[in-house]
Amino acid sequence: MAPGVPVDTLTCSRKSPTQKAGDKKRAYVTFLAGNGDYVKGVVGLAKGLRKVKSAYPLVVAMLPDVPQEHRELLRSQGCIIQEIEPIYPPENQIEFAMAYYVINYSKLRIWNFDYNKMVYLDADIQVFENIDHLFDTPDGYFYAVMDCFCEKTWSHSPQYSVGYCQQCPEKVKWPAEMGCPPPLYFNAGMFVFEPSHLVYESLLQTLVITAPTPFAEQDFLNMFFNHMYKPIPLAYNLVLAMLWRHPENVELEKVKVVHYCAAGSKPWRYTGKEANMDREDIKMLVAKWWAIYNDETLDFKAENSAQEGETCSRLSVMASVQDHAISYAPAHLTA
Ligand SMILES: O=c1ccn([C@@H]2O[C@H](COP(=O)(O)OP(=O)(O)O)[C@@H](O)[C@H]2O)c(=O)[nH]1
Ligand SMILES: OC[C@H]1O[C@H](O[C@@H]2[C@@H](O)[C@H](O)[C@@H](O)[C@H](O)[C@@H]2O)[C@H](O)[C@@H](O)[C@H]1O
Ligand SMILES: [Mn+2]
Repeated sequence: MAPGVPVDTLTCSRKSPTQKAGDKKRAYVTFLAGNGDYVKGVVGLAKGLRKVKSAYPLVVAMLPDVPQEHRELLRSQGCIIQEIEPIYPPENQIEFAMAYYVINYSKLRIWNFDYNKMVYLDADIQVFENIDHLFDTPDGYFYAVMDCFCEKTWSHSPQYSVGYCQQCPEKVKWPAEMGCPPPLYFNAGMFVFEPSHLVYESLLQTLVITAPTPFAEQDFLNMFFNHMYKPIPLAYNLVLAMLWRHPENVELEKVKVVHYCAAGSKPWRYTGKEANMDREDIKMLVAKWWAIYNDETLDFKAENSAQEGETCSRLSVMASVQDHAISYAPAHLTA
């Protein structure tokens, strides 16, 4: 099993049903860019957090290119919209592992948010069990789950070329002639952090003098927070490739958070045709995502009619963004 914070330090504490005014300001936060289909991921995440009765709201760090109807849809699902400006890396010739990763540096804006503690979740993540206890972890650390280096997306890296992965450091040892093994490296799709204007300024100042690398802001965050990074169990961010790369490290029944980051695994685009996407566990996890997405009992219900008046009419909004794929799981998943 990969090293990490002993699980007993992440005990599940009973949280009050809602965050009280006096509470330290805590929230989940995700990131949304573009006018594409990631908005479905955010809707799914908002409904998933409601299903597990999280005590904290979901803030959406939103770039200007997100269309109005998507904003209204997310407000109607109880999300708190926080507008951000893009952040671009320094001029470079780098080839990112995925071309669109260039926009992911904009995630750094969340360090400037007015909260004491936040849990960041990618929009392609779903929370299947309450993880509010992560907000009670000791301050002063950056908590995240260790990533895996075995997918083709890592083919640019020395780890991949020698067949080394931190998930199984004994299987193929790091060659002594290549110096020290790489430091523990986290997946930046989920992390627990404390927003700070001071850290935010330092992040931006460091970014302008840091050459971009293939995993964009994920590489940058790993470098910047390396000194305070605390690995937490894989249950808090199952990077799907772990299912076929390191099945010995996965106890699927204990997984609380699933990260649909493997190629072809985004539930709202799922066809089952890409490599590994015809696995029974993948089909089950995608169907679980759709079950929450399609569950109307999980839609946000404003607490009183006054608020209801403010909430735009969901039906009209849904109609404006509705497309045929938005309202059902692919047939072969429901079989
Ligand atoms: O067109 C896009 C692409 C990405 N994202 C956001 O950026 C995050 C990181 O991208 P992605 O999850 O696709 O990266 P992966 O985890 O698959 O490498 C997504 O989860 C979204 O929150 C977005 O809003 N719109
Ligand atoms: O911008 C870089 C992105 O890098 C990460 O995704 C990768 C990483 O997990 C690889 O290890 C996998 O092989 C790959 O599939 C996956 O897409 C984060 O999930 C995402 O939020 C974002 O930071
Ligand atoms: Mn992701």
